[in-house]
Amino acid sequence: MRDLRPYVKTALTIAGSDSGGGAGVEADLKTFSAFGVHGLVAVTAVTAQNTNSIIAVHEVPPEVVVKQIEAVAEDIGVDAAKTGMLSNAEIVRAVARTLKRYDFPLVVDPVMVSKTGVTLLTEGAIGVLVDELFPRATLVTPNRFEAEKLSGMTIRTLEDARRAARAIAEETGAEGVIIKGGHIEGGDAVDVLYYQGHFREYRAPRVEGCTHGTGCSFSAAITANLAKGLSLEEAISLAKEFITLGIVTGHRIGHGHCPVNPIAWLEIPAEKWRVYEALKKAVREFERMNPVALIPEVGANFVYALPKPYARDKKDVAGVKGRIVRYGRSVKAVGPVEFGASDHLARAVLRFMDFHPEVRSALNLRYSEGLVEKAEKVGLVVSFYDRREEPPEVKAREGATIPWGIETAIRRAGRRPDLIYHLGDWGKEPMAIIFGETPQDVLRKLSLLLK
Ligand SMILES: Cc1ncc(COP(=O)(O)OP(=O)(O)O)c(N)n1
Ligand SMILES: Cc1nc(C(=O)O)sc1CCOP(=O)(O)O
Repeated sequence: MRDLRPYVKTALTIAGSDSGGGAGVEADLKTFSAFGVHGLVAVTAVTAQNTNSIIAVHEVPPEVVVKQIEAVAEDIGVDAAKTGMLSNAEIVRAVARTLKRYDFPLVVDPVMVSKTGVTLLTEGAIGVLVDELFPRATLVTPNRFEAEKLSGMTIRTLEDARRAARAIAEETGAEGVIIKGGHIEGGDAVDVLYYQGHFREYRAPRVEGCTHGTGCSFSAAITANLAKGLSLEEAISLAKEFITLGIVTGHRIGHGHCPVNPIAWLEIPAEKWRVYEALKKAVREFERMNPVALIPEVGANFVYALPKPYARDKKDVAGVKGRIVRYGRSVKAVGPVEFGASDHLARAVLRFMDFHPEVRSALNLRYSEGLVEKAEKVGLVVSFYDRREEPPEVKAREGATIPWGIETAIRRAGRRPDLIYHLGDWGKEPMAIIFGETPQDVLRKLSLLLK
């Protein structure tokens, strides 16, 4: 018989399906994958849902929910499980009865109402959840409103959250209770954990972004890390970091509450590696091309940004540390390729991406009339900006000139430019920048200029 268990951990979600892919089992499975855990599913209800509303709910018969749990537990095995939308008292009762037969860690997300205001657990089922499932729970993860309902207390401050977390744990027999701070006022979003008689706080900056499915993804991240054998406190720490990133990088889709992005956790490091490797290769190729006459006095840089929505500031753009310079008769990168190594070109490419997100790479060259003429002759789209036209309020803002210039040049061209130049200013060298989708695309345009 195959024995994969030592190599891959498994996590089970017992929850509803969200056709919009933002919450429920869809969010849970993405989260499990993001942490390298194999996801298992017992669907409790099918919802016709989007970012605006829940249009219809079809509940799965309790015995079919139980069969799903048994099917995976008995063949594949479960290292940790979570519950989400349980919909009605019969499903809660059946799930609680079944889970008592297994001893894996269990995270209970007491989902009651969706962000769009639709009931996801009947009023009558709340008592059953508390009496029959909470005593089996390693952790219960209510938000402020769910915790108010469960404890009968009003929660406004962290002190209120501490009192409520302790009361819920002591009255229900749950081993741990974490009250999420998303809806509790304050500069930071602070989650309050009560576990085995102790309190702990988890703090992260309150960020703007996409929040549909945050409760589901947060509890799934804790579950995945419990499946991997982390302690509860380590699992929550990672889940907090993960969910903050997921909110900031959420995809702005739909017209209502946009969904959190669980895959950012996996995708950002993967994209960073791709960007780093591609740029390193292109910088070596640029050195081999050796265009000594095109290196500006201040040096050249060659940059490549992460894709949107991950490219937000200069630390998301790779460049050459110390730039690329003329060294005798050759062109040499001074330092290695690093994220955050460019300032000017990073700002240029980030602004360019606001208009053309697919254009993620740039290289600056010494400006000359000849270079611009050649670019036009070989069919590149050329545009420019004039630093003397820069509005005083832009000039007064540190770092605003280049983004303003790039925007001005793109608007002037009326289409996607391949090369943007400016003629300099007092103490500022004239410059030409080639833009492309990838560093190879930039080198292709450069080779047209070198022909
Ligand atoms: C099927 C399903 N399960 C859970 C929810 C709740 O999602 P949401 O309303 O975004 O709230 P949090 O997951 O962030 O607590 C749902 N809408 N659908
Ligand atoms: C100094 C400078 N000015 C440029 C301009 O376009 O005006 S490009 C450039 C060189 C690259 O700088 P970095 O290493 O900060 O990206």
